Amino acid sequence: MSTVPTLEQLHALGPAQQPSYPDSAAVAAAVQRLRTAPPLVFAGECDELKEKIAAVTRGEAFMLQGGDCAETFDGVTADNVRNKLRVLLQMAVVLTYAASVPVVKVGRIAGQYAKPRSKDMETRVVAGEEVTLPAYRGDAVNGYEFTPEARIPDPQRLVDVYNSSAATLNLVRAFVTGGYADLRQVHTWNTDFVKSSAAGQRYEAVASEIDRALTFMRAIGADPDEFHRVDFHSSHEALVLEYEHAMTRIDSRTQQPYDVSGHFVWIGERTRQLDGAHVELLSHIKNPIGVKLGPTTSPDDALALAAKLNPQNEAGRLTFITRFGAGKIREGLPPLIEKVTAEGVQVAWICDPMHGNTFEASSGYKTRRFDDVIDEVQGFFDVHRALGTWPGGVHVELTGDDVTECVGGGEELAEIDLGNRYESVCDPRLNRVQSLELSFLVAEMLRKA
Ligand SMILES: O=C[C@H](O)[C@H](O)COP(=O)(O)O
Ligand SMILES: C=C(OP(=O)(O)O)C(=O)O
Ligand SMILES: [Mn+2]
Repeated sequence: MSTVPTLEQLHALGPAQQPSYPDSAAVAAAVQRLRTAPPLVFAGECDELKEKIAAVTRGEAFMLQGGDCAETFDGVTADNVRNKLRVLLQMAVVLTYAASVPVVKVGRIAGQYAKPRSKDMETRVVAGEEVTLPAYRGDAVNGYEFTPEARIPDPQRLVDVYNSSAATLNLVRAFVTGGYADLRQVHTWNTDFVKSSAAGQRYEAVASEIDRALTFMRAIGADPDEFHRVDFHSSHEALVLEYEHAMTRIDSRTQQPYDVSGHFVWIGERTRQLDGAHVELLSHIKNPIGVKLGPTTSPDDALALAAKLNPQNEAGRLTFITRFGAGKIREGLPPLIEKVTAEGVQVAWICDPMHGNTFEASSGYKTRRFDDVIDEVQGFFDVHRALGTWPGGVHVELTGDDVTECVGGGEELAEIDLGNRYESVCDPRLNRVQSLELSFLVAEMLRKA
């Protein structure tokens, strides 16, 4: 059995990006509460996802991972969760149908509440005065409101993360098994403002073709279970050690540790130090895991991470989520893939075309250009095609609503529009139309791959 280090041992490694809690007794109480809370996901479900990601690793499936940059407690409403699920289902249908490839569906959902930040402090001008406060680190840590009280890290929030994740996952499970994700609903997912967009109309055509195919299948007596429900999985960045450690449990079937806070957890670009606490903790759990790899990653870094995180070289265990930026991927990615492939390392390669393409608009909003996002995905496909390897998936920040956070796309959102409906508390997300557009463009790339 793999022995999970204690929280104290992890903290001794000097983990990056952790909250500085003022009250250690309150931290201990929250951790104790979490340790006795029921699992959010089952180890067996994590194993099933690992099998699916193994198919991605072998080039037989494509992974679609998406959701908010940062979920919020206020965002745990039926409408919000349904809208995110709906756009992911629409995207998955487009990808599956247009490219005839199985799509592994993973939400950045039901646990994505903690944020690493590039600066510890945030300065704003309030009533003509510059005010500096601790940065917002996600609802898991402190409040978004720009007041000294709200920005104090509160460990009770970790229990709130658990409860919010449980409520979200409960609804997601009901939606995906209870009829909402039935393929006969393909038309009903295409509602309101999206339906009238160019991407929505294109989607409508795909949906009609699927309808005809389903009618045909039923006519010949085929109506398999797969038409009526989908497999959908939760994921988040494993960032706050107190939370992830408290949610790590020994599976009664296998006597192995699993982090039961989500099916898939990943290590962020800022916490992937080889001898760091996050790599250490995740090296002990048996879930399928990911690591974000930015442009400073050397091929040897990638190999060392794979050796530590997947010593058995098991397909499906490890996903590298690259986030180079549109301008860097074509040069930066090939050396990584070449070395990892030459060493026979089993890994699924996924493209995060968001985090290397963030910039600040003149209005001060963080944003991304839709064209940069597409260009990075195109670069990812081009590199894999040139090397004969499989572009395994995309990892995107998106929402099911009509927000104005990323510029460009078919609706030609301009920087001046950003203030109309900018709702993200961290990074800019693709809105529903932009997400659907992305899925059509990726489906085309996938068809060619
Ligand atoms: O998703 C996360 C952000 O990219 C990360 O929190 C950094 O954002 P920041 O540069 O605004 O801190
Ligand atoms: C912080 C994130 O990404 P990265 O670690 O790649 O910067 C994120 O996925 O929201
Ligand atoms: Mn983000």
